[in-house]
Amino acid sequence: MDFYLDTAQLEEVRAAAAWGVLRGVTTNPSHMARAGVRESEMRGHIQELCWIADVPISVEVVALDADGMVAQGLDFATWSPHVVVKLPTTVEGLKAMARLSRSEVMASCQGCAHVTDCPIRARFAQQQRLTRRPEINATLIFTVNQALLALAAGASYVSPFVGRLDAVGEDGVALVADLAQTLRVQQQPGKIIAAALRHPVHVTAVARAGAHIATMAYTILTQLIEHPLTTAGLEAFLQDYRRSQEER
Ligand SMILES: O=C[C@H](O)COP(=O)(O)O
Repeated sequence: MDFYLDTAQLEEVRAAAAWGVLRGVTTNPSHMARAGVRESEMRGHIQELCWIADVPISVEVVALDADGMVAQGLDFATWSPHVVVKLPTTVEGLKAMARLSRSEVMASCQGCAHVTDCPIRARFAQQQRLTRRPEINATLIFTVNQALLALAAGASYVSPFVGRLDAVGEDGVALVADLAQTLRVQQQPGKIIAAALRHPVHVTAVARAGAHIATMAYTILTQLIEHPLTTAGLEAFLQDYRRSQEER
């Protein structure tokens, strides 16, 4: 399972990228608002995230109608080859997914401060993939049927919101398991991004359930690596080592 960060905070992405385990970032309008990013600053902010992490970055539209979503998605997709367009799983969202997934865009990286000497852009050019079909992350998924429709419309990723289902008395991990099993039976390509995770137990549970990706807050990622016995064990090893050096 791949680990993604669910944030728009540059420092959190920088810290997680340094661990060597970060495979993607998911943002949404709430994350952008919390990071203090205005609409006019979005492109620069997303390009900075791409530069820091060199991984796929989901960027969510705010339009509610298909025409508006397509226009925003086409714009986002030109910001970097790493941009994945995030669309809500509604009727208008499905229409936009179908249109966007069949369109072609130039990933020009226009306006990026790092456009010269950028490894992402160089790699992309080397692969002679100067035009591409935008990848789509279908968000706000709460049922298997919503996910199947999004995949049929052309989404590459589907994002079930685990913690939000738990919060209303349903079982978010069971949805992930059901969805993973359904995709296996149907031999349906598409990746499950388990989202809205609330704690480390969710992360283990969605991995067992078959999620391809878990996206989480930076605080949850840090919780995954910490254990008091690891800290105490390391301290004991170092004490023994120092003592053995003093005895010589
Ligand atoms: O946009 C996707 C997020 O994973 C939603 O998470 P949230 O419920 O913590 O806002």
